[in-house]
Amino acid sequence: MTATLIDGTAFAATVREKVAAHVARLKEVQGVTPGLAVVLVGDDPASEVYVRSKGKQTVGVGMNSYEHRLPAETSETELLDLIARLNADKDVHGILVQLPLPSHLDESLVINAIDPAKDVDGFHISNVGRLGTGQKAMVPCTPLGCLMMLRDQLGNLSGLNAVVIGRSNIVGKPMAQLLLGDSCTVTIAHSRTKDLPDVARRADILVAAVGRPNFVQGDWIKPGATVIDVGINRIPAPEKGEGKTRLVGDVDFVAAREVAGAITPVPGGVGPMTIACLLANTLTACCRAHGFAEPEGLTA
Ligand SMILES: Nc1nc(=O)c2c([nH]1)NC[C@@H]1CN(c3ccc(C(=O)N[C@@H](CCC(=O)O)C(=O)O)cc3)C=[N+]21
Repeated sequence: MTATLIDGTAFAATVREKVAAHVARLKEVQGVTPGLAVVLVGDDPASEVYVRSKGKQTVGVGMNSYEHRLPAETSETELLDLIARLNADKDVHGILVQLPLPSHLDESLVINAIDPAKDVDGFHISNVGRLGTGQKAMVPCTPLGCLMMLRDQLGNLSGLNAVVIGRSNIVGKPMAQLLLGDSCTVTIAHSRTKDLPDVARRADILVAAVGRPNFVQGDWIKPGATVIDVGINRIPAPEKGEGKTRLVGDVDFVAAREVAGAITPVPGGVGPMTIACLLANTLTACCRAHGFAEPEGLTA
């Protein structure tokens, strides 16, 4: 059996359509336009690409996009001043500080300076705590996108065995919380997990977020399982020509698709959903700020 492909690019387009329709209504009925501020410190070329793509998609769904590009040598005080201004700005409903920050800046300090209501990444300590205690939170975009794809694919997740490989604050831990929220039996596995292939083989839902190319092998997968590949790894691709590269996930896709029931590809899986969920979160933040009804199907 060959697995169903979960088309993240197509799914992200439907999420953006929902967001755009809701934004159009907000503008017409309430006279409010959601706004997203993206802050990029330094000039990492990969970050440049994401920030440009986010800006374009933000405008594409009818929202306002505010980009702040600061030099790599920006001081912590300068960055905190900008965040304070964005926190106070009524036209800004979402704030994203692109990570990683240059090493002289304290990431937790900076993230926790964002107004939690505007923290569309869901990285603020208050949102982390809210998610963990089942209170209304801003939910990190990548896990939210994964949850949307899983619900779409499987319907009800209740009682399923979910194994998350990876324990990062931005993917593994919040993903586990969301799966628990949907009543899965959740295991968080990682590099020190004993008998990892056996643990993975118990999963009805397997989420791979380890950041190692082709780490998860085909024989780690339970036949029929749903596999979500969060990895985005750039590896050399000499077959495309000298010095060329290609993107691969954390899962050996060719082997896994022969075993899994459904699987996300890389590229075209989780990545596009991450940006779509950023737009969804910005809309949600705007609705909450104004006391408007929240968009349906776009939150956890
Ligand atoms: N505060 C913060 N929040 C983030 O959400 C955040 C961040 N910092 N720093 C960088 C990472 C990376 N990230 C991606 C988003 C979309 C794709 C994406 O759409 N990828 C395409 C491929 C793009 C390509 O071809 O390079 C895909 O998977 O199909 C990838 C990576 C968000 N990040």
